[in-house]
Amino acid sequence: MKKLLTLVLITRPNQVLLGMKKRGFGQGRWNGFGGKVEKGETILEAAKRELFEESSLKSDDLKEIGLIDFEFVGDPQILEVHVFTTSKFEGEPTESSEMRPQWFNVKDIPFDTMWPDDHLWFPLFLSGTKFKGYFLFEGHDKILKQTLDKVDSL
Ligand SMILES: CN1CCN(c2cc(NC3CC3)nc(N)n2)CC1
Repeated sequence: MKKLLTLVLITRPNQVLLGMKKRGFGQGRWNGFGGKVEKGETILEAAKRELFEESSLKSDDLKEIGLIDFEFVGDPQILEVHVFTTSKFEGEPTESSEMRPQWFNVKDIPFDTMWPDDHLWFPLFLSGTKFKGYFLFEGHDKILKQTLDKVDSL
């Protein structure tokens, strides 16, 4: 059983916009913006919606750059995360109930307070390389198995 989720990474020259997750899944970690895909919406529509809900930013230019499957030992639910990015957006990053946004220089990305998979695939996202990944987690901090491949199309 797969659960469809989205992740949006907003960039500007030499910087990435991350949000500190204030509650729920991933609380206490910096991440891009995203959430569940609801019935009746496309994955892209869900990505745009969650971006606006969590950061107040709008973009019609989201490009899918990654597809990651996450599995957790003992849990049959696989998370299928569709990763999008853009440097074309409108609005000012604004704190929401879910996220506290902050710009980070690419050389100072706070991987120590992000999901453990991020430092493995961020370099691909930052270099504009499309990728497919699989990570088997034990709990929320330990990666037991992983695959990460560059792809021409998702
Ligand atoms: C709303 N979604 C939740 C999942 N998510 C994840 C997950 C993730 N690792 C998985 C072990 C949890 N790593 C990043 N960077 N994002 C994107 C946003």
